[in-house]
Amino acid sequence: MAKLCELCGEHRAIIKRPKTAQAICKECFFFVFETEIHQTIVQTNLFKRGDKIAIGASGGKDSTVLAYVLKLLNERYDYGLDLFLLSVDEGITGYRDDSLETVKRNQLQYDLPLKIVSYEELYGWTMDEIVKQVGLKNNCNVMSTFCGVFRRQALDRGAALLNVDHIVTGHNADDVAETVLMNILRGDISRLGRCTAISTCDENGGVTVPRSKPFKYTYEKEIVMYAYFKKLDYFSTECIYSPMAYRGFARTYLKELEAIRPSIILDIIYSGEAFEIKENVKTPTQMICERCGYISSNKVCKACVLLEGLNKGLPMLGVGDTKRLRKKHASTLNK
Ligand SMILES: Nc1ncnc2c1ncn2[C@@H]1O[C@H](COP(=O)(O)OP(=O)(O)OP(=O)(O)O)[C@@H](O)[C@H]1O
Repeated sequence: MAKLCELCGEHRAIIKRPKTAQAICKECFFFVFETEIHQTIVQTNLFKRGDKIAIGASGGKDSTVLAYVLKLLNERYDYGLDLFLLSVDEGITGYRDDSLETVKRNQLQYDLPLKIVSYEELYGWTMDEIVKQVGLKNNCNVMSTFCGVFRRQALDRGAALLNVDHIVTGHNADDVAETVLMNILRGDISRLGRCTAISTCDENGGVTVPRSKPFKYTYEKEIVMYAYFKKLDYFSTECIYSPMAYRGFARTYLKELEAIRPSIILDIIYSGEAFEIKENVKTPTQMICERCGYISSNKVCKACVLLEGLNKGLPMLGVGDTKRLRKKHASTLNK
């Protein structure tokens, strides 16, 4: 006889929930998935009524589910939020151009306004041109530095153009647990102290808007399941420039642990939250970049250093251990 749902006891159980191992029906899965995200939003006071929220939309599964669920919860619980889709076009042929087509369809499917900002218009360089300049052999860390630093700032700039109060991204529980592991493994205590926060904001009253992860406690496997059962339209190809060497190891390790003990993802996040960072641990002082006016932990922000390196034919400037390189090229940079 078919097993009945452990939650409603009425319908046939067709899903084994990755987070709890419960056998449940599709409708109960939708309900618990959505309700847990609603509880995270309410318990952390993530938004205020009337807030303008930009959803960082890449067209991938996480941000597509985020846009769908936030719209649904906003209507179901009357949050009173004004939602927008915000996409960054890094200029990656055969990847971002295709995923942006998905976002454009999502814009119509969910009836949400969309703003696209591009590396080309903001920095004068597409990611394809940066790769050509840097050389693919310098791949993973170099590419993730350019991609990560420019994308972060591009989202801030897009948010400023839209005049929004808040940016949300599709970072999920697996991403947070991986980051906790990575920070422990490389002894980055200051980042360890910050990486489990659901929201990061600029305490100095600078130009960046708060950025949050409503999926902080949502398992990646459940996001994929939700997208699948809801038949959501998303783009599933991996970025051609993203080997993610170090994070990749943490991800594989975490997946192996999860196979033995599914609660490991939440356990790592809870451990991360419980760490108390000693007062004498050096944390970066936030200031405003003297060139572009965006938030920085140095006088000149990383995006400006990277950009200057590119424009001066020194693309490795600002990547990895930069102190030595920056010193070496200080005279060039100051010209
Ligand atoms: N090009 C982009 N434009 C806007 N937001 C982005 C972009 N790339 C990433 N983001 C935001 O950052 C989050 C994490 O991005 P990451 O590159 O780790 O992709 P991911 O985990 O595969 O997420 P997704 O499935 O949404 O692509 C995304 O969920 C999205 O909210």
